Amino acid sequence: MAGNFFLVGLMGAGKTTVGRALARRAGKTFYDSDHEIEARTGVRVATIFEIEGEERFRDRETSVIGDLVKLNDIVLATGGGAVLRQENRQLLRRHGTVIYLRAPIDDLLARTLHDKNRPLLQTADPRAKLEALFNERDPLYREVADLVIDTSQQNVNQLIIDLEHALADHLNGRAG
Ligand SMILES: Nc1ncnc2c1ncn2[C@@H]1O[C@H](COP(=O)(O)OP(=O)(O)O)[C@@H](O)[C@H]1O
Ligand SMILES: O=C(O)C1=C[C@@H](OP(=O)(O)O)[C@@H](O)[C@H](O)C1
Ligand SMILES: [Mg+2]
Repeated sequence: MAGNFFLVGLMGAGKTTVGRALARRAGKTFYDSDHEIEARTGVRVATIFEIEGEERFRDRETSVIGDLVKLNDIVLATGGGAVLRQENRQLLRRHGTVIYLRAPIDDLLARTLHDKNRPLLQTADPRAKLEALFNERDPLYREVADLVIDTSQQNVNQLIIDLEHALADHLNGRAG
């Protein structure tokens, strides 16, 4: 399948995990915007939030996304907040096929509970935070996405197969 694939969705949706597996099967190069930011700065995402704050992290994220979308034949897992900036949404729409990975809050919570590198969820009530983020961002994920894929009740291997079929249908539809 030709072109770039960009994954969006909330924390715990599986963007990093699914993106890496999809890239391997599709013979594309995998990137993750958070990993790229960590490689460029030499520190973890949580440390950037702590020292510089969220807005400066968002500047770094836009810069990394702007560089990566220019590449060809990549799969890019974005961070959950990448869609907040219109500039990022335009970059993603222009340079590839955007896939929104969607899952119920319960699943997102279970998948992120023990990971300390998601600063936005280090609160007394991570469920309430995820619900608020869902309400704010679901319209933005939908706006930017070519495809919406439900990841609940799905193991990653089955998900990749379903995703490949959905992508092939989408790309064929567009070509025809
Ligand atoms: N479909 C899935 N079913 C069960 N667990 C999943 C699924 N997708 C991802 N995970 C697990 O959830 C956690 C968060 O996944 P990750 O890929 O880091 O999400 P994101 O990058 O969207 O925040 C990881 O431990 C991953 O193994
Ligand atoms: O939703 C967000 O605003 C964020 C999601 C994280 O990425 P994942 O969605 O891969 O966890 C990471 O970019 C940062 O902690 C902020
Ligand atoms: Mg990720």
